[in-house]
Parts: sequence; structure tokens; C-alpha cells
Amino acid sequence: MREDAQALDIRDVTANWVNAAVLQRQIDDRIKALADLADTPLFFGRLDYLHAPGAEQAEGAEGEQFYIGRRHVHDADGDPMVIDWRAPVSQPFYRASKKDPMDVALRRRFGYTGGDLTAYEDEHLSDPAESARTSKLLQQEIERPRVGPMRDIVATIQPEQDEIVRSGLAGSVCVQGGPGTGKTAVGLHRVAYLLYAHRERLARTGTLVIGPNRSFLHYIEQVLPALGELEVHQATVDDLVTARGVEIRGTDEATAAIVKGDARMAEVLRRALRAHITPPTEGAVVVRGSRRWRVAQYELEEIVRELASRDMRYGAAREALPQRIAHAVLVQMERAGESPDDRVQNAVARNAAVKAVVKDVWPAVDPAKLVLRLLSDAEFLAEHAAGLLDEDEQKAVLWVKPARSVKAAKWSPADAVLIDEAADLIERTHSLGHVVLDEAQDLSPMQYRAVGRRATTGSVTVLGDLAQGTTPWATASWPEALAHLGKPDAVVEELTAGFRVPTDVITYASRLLPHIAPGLTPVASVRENPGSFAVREASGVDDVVAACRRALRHEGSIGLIAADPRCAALAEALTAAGLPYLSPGEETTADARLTLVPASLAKGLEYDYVVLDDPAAIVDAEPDERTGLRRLYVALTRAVSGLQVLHTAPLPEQLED
Ligand SMILES: Nc1ncnc2c1ncn2[C@@H]1O[C@H](COP(=O)(O)OP(=O)(O)OP(=O)(O)O)[C@@H](O)[C@H]1O
Repeated sequence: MREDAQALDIRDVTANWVNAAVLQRQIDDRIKALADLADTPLFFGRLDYLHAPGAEQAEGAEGEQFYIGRRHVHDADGDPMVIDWRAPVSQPFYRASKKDPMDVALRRRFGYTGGDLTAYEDEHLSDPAESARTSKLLQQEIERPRVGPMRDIVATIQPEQDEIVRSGLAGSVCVQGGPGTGKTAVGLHRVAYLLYAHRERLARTGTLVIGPNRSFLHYIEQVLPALGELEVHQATVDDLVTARGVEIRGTDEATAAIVKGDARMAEVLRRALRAHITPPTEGAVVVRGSRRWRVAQYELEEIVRELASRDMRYGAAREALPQRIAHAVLVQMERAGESPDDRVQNAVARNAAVKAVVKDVWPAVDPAKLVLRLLSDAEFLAEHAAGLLDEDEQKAVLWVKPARSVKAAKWSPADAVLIDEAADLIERTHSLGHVVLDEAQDLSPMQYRAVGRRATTGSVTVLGDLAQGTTPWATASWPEALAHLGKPDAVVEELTAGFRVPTDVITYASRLLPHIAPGLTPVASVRENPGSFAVREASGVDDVVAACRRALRHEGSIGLIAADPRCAALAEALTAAGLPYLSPGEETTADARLTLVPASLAKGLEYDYVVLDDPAAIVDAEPDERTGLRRLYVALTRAVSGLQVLHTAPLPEQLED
């Protein structure tokens, strides 16, 4: 297939060089998508149907036996050899069971070592004599040591995950799931599925995956390309809101950030913006040739009132205003016996007198300047925050040292979100076809709004875990978060089967649950390998370094997770001991397997063996105990095969049995 694509000669079929360039780019993309990945086999499963699937089941419907793989493969005649995992005919590979065989006689799973086929496993789903078994290949895949970036899970998507992956494009979904339940994996596979099922529409409207930080995005960035999907954008919320031109150079105290992130700020901004609309104090006179046309003050007032009452963006209404005034002039011209056409109306709309009215009545507003004024001018803020923010809250958001200009201001992440909100009040934000929002629990209401306005005409997949919320504004409930996102009807699903963390470790970490998120179901590990788990007292950093050295005897990646303030000392100790280490987001390789992970960056990542330095220090590094314990919960749940907790200070009491 790749050779066919490479051999395409487009010289005779393109009318001009633009066509040729566009077509060549498409061909290049196709060649790229068909790249041979040595470690990625073409198929991983086979389904033997009892009957030929109904003609409505599109791809490969004639045959009864299908090989299932990451992408569609056909032979020289164009007949399908491997069916895309996302095709309807592949679905029973993920969903069929002894209880509901879905017309499948045989399901075969293939096992690979590197790129070599080394095993297969059969289930005769329609044979009552054969009892249901758990798949060894699935177990092996789950227990496989981790190195390098995140991989796809197409060969082993579980039925409850598949339901989310294949849910329709029209609906938004929210997945609550504890650590390692596959939320990120499910979100990424859902994008891949939607791109398959709605390729043209999403190519037009665009898709986006939002993650908490660069290292996380780096960790997941290979998954979609490996599935042949190269066009999905990835960004953090900060990236989205700074794309409008402001630079984030500052931070906020928690008290300020909480108020700035509160949804009431949207109303403050709306009021402050609308306050720029000032009723006209006099009429307008438009001179054309030898004639003067007068639009009376009351008439202008009526036009402005009517526009202001409409559900229109500030900027769109501002653009409509000169045309409305011109229309009023035209009506007079007609009354006077003239017959003006559209050109006359446009000319009147561009008339200096009309422009002057618009400038006075409905001035252009720069979103960053608006926010600058709100944060610097106590009176202006008080006027528009009256009844919304109390005095303390107003004081919290006001800058102690007001910035002199938009450029000079040290905008914080929360400020950038306010500017984004203001910009959207002025001009509608472009909406995408589908947005995946990972680690969603950490967003403020204003950040949810920022994401939501990028999906007003599309749908979202929200992924998160309330127990892992570590921002002061972390969400307490999904319905609330979804309301801020503008998707109150999204279905909330829960995943509870854990694919990462071994039983002993998750049981230990779950001791924190009643203190950090009462009411959440603890994760039940599906791993059979018990893994290794130990909690020990350490005498100092040398003990921690020694533990890393021991962990490196195992295969796979090693993460040393520590409270942020302790990382510098640990880094020094590792260097002194001659142990090279990476930062999160840097790729682990067979030679460089140890990563020093500040606890604040551990979210979403995983390592085969984790050495966890001083839990109490992780708790203490946060502004309050609950956040500290949540941070600790995140840190405790990164291990795939083993966790060693080393403490110099006493353990937090919540970890005691
Ligand atoms: N069906 C599956 N088959 C094999 N591996 C799986 C499956 N589902 C998830 N995993 C693996 O489990 C690990 C955890 O998945 P993932 O990172 O998506 O979980 P998460 O719920 O996002 O975790 P966290 O809350 O910690 O961010 C990953 O290595 C992922 O590949």
C-alpha cells in the first residue's frame, strides 16, 4: 500500500501547481500514515463469525473471518486483509462474551514479542462446553514493564472502556476514574475512533486534546500517530488562552486565583464590557452632496437599545451598528423620493459622521486592556463587581502594583483566562468538532468555560478523578464542572478497574480516599502480579539513592518521586553517586531509565518502579492538608510493578491502618 502511494504520479491529473501541491501533501501524509513500525504488528486479532455479518456492516462485510488491526490493509486487488479496529465489524472483538457472543464462533488474540508473532489464544464464544477464561495475553500486556512514552491499547481495550471509546460524536462524555483505570488511554482512543467514524466532519472542524502540562503531553504524544492519526492538536489550557497574544509571566496567590477563576468573574467582565456602550447624547447628521440627513437622538437610542438587547457578541453588534444607522438614513432618503441602493447604504455606513457615532456609542474594546483596567482600577472593579464580589474578593484580585500597560503586565494563568473570556464576549471563539479534556478535575470554573467555548458546536470527553484534584479550585462535582463547560447533559461514567497499580499499592493509597474524596469507589486492580511494596524508614538522601540503585536492577522505568522542595538535594545526591537521571517528559530509554519527578509533575505519568521520598514532605509542600494528601495519593499511584516508600519524618496519620 505504501509503495502504491509512493508510486502515484500526479503530473497528468492536476490542473495547476496549487492542486499539485495540495495533492502531493495528501499523498505524503498517506505515506507517513502507512509507515512501517517495526514493533507494531499489522494485526492483533481475528474474529470468525458464525454468519456473514449483515450487509449494513460496511467494511469487509462479505467475509466471515476477519483479521483486526490498527488500520485497514488491503491486498493488491483492493480486497481487505486486515480490518480497522474501529470498523463496526471489529466491535465484537472488544465486546463479545460467552454471555453475549455477538454471532462470533472464534475470537483469537495474537501475542507479539517485539514485532514477532509468538503466541495466540482462542476463545470459542459460541461453544457452551468451553468455559470463560481470563486472557493471558491481556494479563501480559497489562503487566509488561514500561519504558518510553505511553502506548496504545487497541489490542486489549476492555468492554466498559470500549463503550466510552465508541460513544457517538453528538454526545459529550465525562469519565470519573481512579488512578490507572485507563482514562487517558480511553480518551485518546475515543478521538481515534471519532476520526474514523466522522473523518470528513472532524477534518473540517478539528480535534484537540488538552492535558495538564508539557511533560504529560509529551508522554502521550505518540499514541495517536501510532494509530495513524497525525492531525490531532495537543495543548494545555494555558496554551489555548495565550494563543490570543498575551504572555504568562506571573503567578497569583491562591486567594486571588480562586476569585479570578470563579464563574462570577464572567459576569463582572460582561458588565464591564457592556458599560462601554453609552447612549447617544445627540443625533447624527450625514452630509451627502448638497443634502443633509438627520438621524434624531431618540432614533439612535432605539437602534442602540435594540442591538444591545440582542444575543450578539459585542464586536458583531458594533459592526452591525453603522449599517443600522445607514438604514435609518436610507428610509429618510426613500421618504424624500430618492431610490438609494445597497451601495448608498454602504457609503452612508462608512460616512465620517456615522463612524464618529459608533466610536462614541459603541467603542472598540481590547480584551487585555479591559482586564488590565479591572485589575488595576479599584473603582472600575467595584462598579462592575457590585453584588457579585464582596470587598475582600475585590481586594484579592486587584494588583498591589498596577501594571502600566498590557505588555508590561505580569499576567498570571488566571488573568490570561479572563482575557480569553473577554475576547469571547467581543468575538465568538472558533469551536472545534471534538475536545478531550484530561485531568479535568484541576480546572477552575473560568477554565472550564475557556475549554467549553472551544466546543460550543462540538462535543467533549472529560476525563478526571476528583480524588486527584490538587488545585485550590479543583472541582468538587462533575455536574458542576459540566455546567461550567456548557455541557450539562454529558453522561458521567465511572471506571473502577485498575490497569496500572498493583493491589497492595492501590489498597495502601486508598487509605487516603475517605480523607480526600469521600464517596469515591476505590480502584480494584486487575493485575495478577502482586508487585512489590514496602514502606521503610530512611536515614537520609543516601538511603534514597541506594533504593534507586536497587530499583534499577529491575527492568523498565524508575521514578523517584519527591516533594518539589526536596528535588534539588536529591538531584545533587544522584549526581554525586554517579546515577544519571531524566526530567519528566524526557523519554526513558533502555540506558536512561531513572526519572527524578517533582510531585507536582507526577500526575498522569507512570513508572515501573517508584521510589517515593518522604510522604510527609509531599503533604507539607501544599498549602493545605487535603491538597497535600491528594498530591500524595497521586504520587503513590504511579507505580506499575513496585513501590518503595522511604520516610525520614513520620508518615501522615491518614496512611495508618
Ligand atoms: N485495556 C487496557 N489494556 C492494557 N493496558 C491498559 C488498558 N487500559 C489501561 N491500560 C494501561 O494502564 C495504564 C494507566 O492508564 P491511563 O494512564 O490511561 O490511566 P488514567 O486513568 O488516566 O490514570 P491517572 O488517573 O493516573 O492519570 C497505562 O499504562 C495504560 O496503557
